[in-house]
Amino acid sequence: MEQYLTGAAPYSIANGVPSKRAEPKELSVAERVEALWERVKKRDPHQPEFLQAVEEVLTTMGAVFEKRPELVTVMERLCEPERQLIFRVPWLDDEGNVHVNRGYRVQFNSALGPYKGGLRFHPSVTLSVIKFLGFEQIFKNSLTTLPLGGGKGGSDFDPKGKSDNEIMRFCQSFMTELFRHIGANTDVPAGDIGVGGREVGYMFGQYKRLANNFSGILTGKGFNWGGSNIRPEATGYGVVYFAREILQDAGDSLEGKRVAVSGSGNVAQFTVEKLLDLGAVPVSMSDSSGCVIEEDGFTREGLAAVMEIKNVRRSRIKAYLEASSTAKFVEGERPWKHVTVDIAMPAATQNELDLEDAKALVACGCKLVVEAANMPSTPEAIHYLHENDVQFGPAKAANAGGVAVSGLEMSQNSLRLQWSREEVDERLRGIMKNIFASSKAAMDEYGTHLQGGANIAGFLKVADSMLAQGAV
Ligand SMILES: NC(=O)C1=CN([C@@H]2O[C@H](COP(=O)(O)OP(=O)(O)OC[C@H]3O[C@@H](n4cnc5c(N)ncnc54)[C@H](OP(=O)(O)O)[C@@H]3O)[C@@H](O)[C@H]2O)C=CC1
Ligand SMILES: O=C(O)CCC(=O)C(=O)O
Repeated sequence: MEQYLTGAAPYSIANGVPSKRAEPKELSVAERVEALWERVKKRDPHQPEFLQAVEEVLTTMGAVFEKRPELVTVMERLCEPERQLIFRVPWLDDEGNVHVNRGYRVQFNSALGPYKGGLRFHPSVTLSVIKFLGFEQIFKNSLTTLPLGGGKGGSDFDPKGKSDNEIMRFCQSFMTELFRHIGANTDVPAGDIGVGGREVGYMFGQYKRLANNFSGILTGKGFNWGGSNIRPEATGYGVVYFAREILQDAGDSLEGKRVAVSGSGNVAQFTVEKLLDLGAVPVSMSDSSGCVIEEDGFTREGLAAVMEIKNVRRSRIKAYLEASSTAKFVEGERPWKHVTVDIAMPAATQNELDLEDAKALVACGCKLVVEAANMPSTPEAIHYLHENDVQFGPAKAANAGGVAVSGLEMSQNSLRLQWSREEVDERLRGIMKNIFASSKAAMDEYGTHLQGGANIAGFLKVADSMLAQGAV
């Protein structure tokens, strides 16, 4: 065990004089994990989102560390990104004024493949947010079974209210720095909040111009220039496929289930679309200004109206009231306290479902929460849901369909081929089924819940690969 003891080196320097230390006592596995956690906190005390993500994983790993204590030090390595890039992004607005934003790319872990993960453009972006997303991406990408490392990036740039030309100039400036750090076999970014097909296009164009190289350095590309069928739909579709696996395993189905969805961006839109395909009744959508409730469920026409408002007009969700005589808008609120549902699917952002929301969902009879966004539920909410026998589908597993189809886009780019919608969709369904199966197998083996099972299944593959590759 001595090689796994953590703590200070065998010699300390007091007043410049080396002195032999007392033999360190052998620590239990639990004490070593606690010490690891203390060091992670001490290293980055001002990164609350990142620490929340690490703590969530650590609290589910006890049985793994007891069985394989050598993995504690691997976990400590895994908590430290391989590389963190922070850079200046200057850009010109339409009036000729210069603005400066901060750009990030955290290349977290490359044990399984090139760094892979989206770019987020939102004013709330900090290094802590990018690190939490990058950390979660490692486990998620591992669960897909595709050869993908974990990374994430973005900027505190706010796309709201900006013209197309301003967005283009910002994206070009962002890529002017990022291009030297990415590559089809190095790091392959994609979209996330505030980054969709338009932004990926502007960044891809700038990369190509700078590098004189047409290759798969981004995913989420347009179909005509190397994109994959189903990538825009993949995260939302995958969430619903994952929910279906959970329900089928319990002898149930989505048919007729009332579902609360939050958000109205890419993930929310295609979550609602697939819910409609499978006979469920999506009753809410939202944005940062409030939520819309459709008591009898959104229709396909209603969803088309939301897509037009958010993707074409780039307006606020309240505008949906113009398209529906039955909808109710609740200003400044998330949907959870305003619905009676069987299932909740948070699809907007982190920590959007807290303890009070969880209580409201339990009180209304909700039996399943499937996380479509990244880390949307607070730890207190998750605990309460578990305590009250609500099934819980964790984000790392449930929303992995997006990055999975990104992985398939990379495969198609390598092959210089494009698969049909049906072929990609079938592979996506297979991957989601497999993620549920491997998470459930780990859950059963280690006596935990699905959240723990997903963390464990994702971690073991990365950890064994890191061990095999040495202390790098
Ligand atoms: N795109 C993808 O493939 C994947 C995305 N995810 C995760 O899914 C979630 C949604 O991403 P995506 O749909 O792509 O992003 P979009 O930018 O397309 O949509 C984001 C939605 O969330 C809302 N939102 C964002 N921030 C907040 C906030 N602070 N409070 C309330 N609402 C907010 C937005 O409202 P508003 O318009 O008012 O800003 C918008 O409705 C994120 O957590 C993302 O990390 C996970 C896996 C893959
Ligand atoms: O498709 C990708 O590479 C990234 C998707 C993503 O950002 C995520 O899974 O959170």
